[in-house]
Formats: sequence, structure tokens, C-alpha cells
Amino acid sequence: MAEEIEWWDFDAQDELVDQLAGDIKFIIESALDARGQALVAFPGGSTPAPIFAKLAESSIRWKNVTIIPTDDRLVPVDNPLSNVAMIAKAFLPLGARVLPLNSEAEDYKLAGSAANARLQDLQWPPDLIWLGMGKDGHTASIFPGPDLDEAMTAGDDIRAVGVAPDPLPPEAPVNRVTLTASAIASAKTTLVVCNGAEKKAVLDQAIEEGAKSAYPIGKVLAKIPVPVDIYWLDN
Ligand SMILES: O=C(O)[C@H](O)[C@@H](O)[C@H](O)[C@H](O)COP(=O)(O)O
Repeated sequence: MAEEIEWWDFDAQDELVDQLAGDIKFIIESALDARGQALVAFPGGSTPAPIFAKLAESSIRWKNVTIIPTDDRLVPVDNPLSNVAMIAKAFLPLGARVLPLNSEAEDYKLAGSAANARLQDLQWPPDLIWLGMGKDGHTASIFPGPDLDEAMTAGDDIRAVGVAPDPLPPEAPVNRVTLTASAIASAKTTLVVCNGAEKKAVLDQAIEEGAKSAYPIGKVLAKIPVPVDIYWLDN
């Protein structure tokens, strides 16, 4: 169980967007003040788009900020499913350094190893890992399937692995590269952002069940040693 979990409930999307963009700005600026640079991981999916847009309006020293996806779908960057493309569109024009997890490798395991090798060059740990979650309880791209154990139990030196979700999620039915649970747990700050009663019910159950949960989000949160803030939009 994460040391402490705090829920922040919102009735309106613009309130969640404003609050979250402000909180992420604060985390990034604190890192810039302390170290002159910041490393953050942002999720894919549909939820982040308005938050990226709001955050991109912030006057931050973006040139000193490195952004990685928490996970990526193994598709070319010009494919609408690409997580890194969505991040890059919002933050590359501001001068941020946006690094992909995906690669040309056809073998998803090789793509995972390549991403892991690239992440070794970064100044770890991340200042922030912002997680999304699916209705099936996946988070980042830690999904039920043959690679769940590896993603959950890989050692601290393994930051990313390739994953073939089983079943493939209908909204993006492709293999993935994801940060491992230990990479996620190493972050200085962790946020979860989700919406709707269905995801709330899954998240409540996953938190209750902790490490034994069949939901990946429950297993991952159980490994996180710092307090976790959950931003939940009721819609
Ligand atoms: O690439 C991905 O699929 C994600 O990073 C994933 O973990 C996402 O955060 C959730 O599936 C929620 O997605 P939505 O925001 O679209 O509901």
C-alpha cells in the first residue's frame, strides 16, 4: 500500500485541469530550483490532452525539462495512437526535451530493451510520474497478460519493458513499452488521474486489495513508498 493515498474529487473538468496544471507546474519548478533540471513522465490516452494544453501555457523553463511517456504504443509516431507524439506536439515547441519509449523494433521485447537502455542515460529518479488508468485496471502499459510479472517484478535497474497485453485493449489494440513498477515506484512524486464512476469503483477495489489485486493499478500502488494523490473527475 502506498504510504498514504489522498483523493481530490472534481465536478468540473476545467477545475481539475486548472488544479492539476498548477500542481505539475509547482513540481517542475521545485525541481528546476533545486537542480536546474526536471524529469517527468506523462501518460497517454485521451484524458491528458486538455491538461497538456493548460500546462503548456505555463511559463516554465521548458528547455531544462525532460518529458518521457509512462508508456507507449508500438506504432509509428505519425499514428494517432502514439503517446509520445501527443506529448511532443504539446511540449516540443516550448523547447522541452521529449524522449520516446517506442522504436522501430518489430519485436516488442527488443523495443522494451532499447527503451530501457535509453532511459539509463537520464538523471533518475523522475521528479513526477503521472499515471492514467483504464477501466480494466491497467496503468501505464502494465496490463494483464504474459508480461505482467516481468513488468511488476523487474529489478530497480530495469526501467522499461515490452508488453503484449492479453486481451489487447480495444481502444488501442497494439503491443506496448512501459515503465516498470519499480521505475514508477522510484519517482519522487506520483499522481493518478482518472474519471467516471466505473474507474472509481475499480480504483477503490484495487486500493483495497493492494498487492494481491488482479488489477495492475492495485499492485503498482502497493509498491509506491511515497504518498499518492488521486485526481478524480466525476463524469
Ligand atoms: O497508452 C495508454 O494506453 C496509457 O498511457 C494508459 O495507461 C492510459 O493512461 C489509460 O488507458 C487511460 O486512458 P484514457 O485517458 O484514454 O482513459
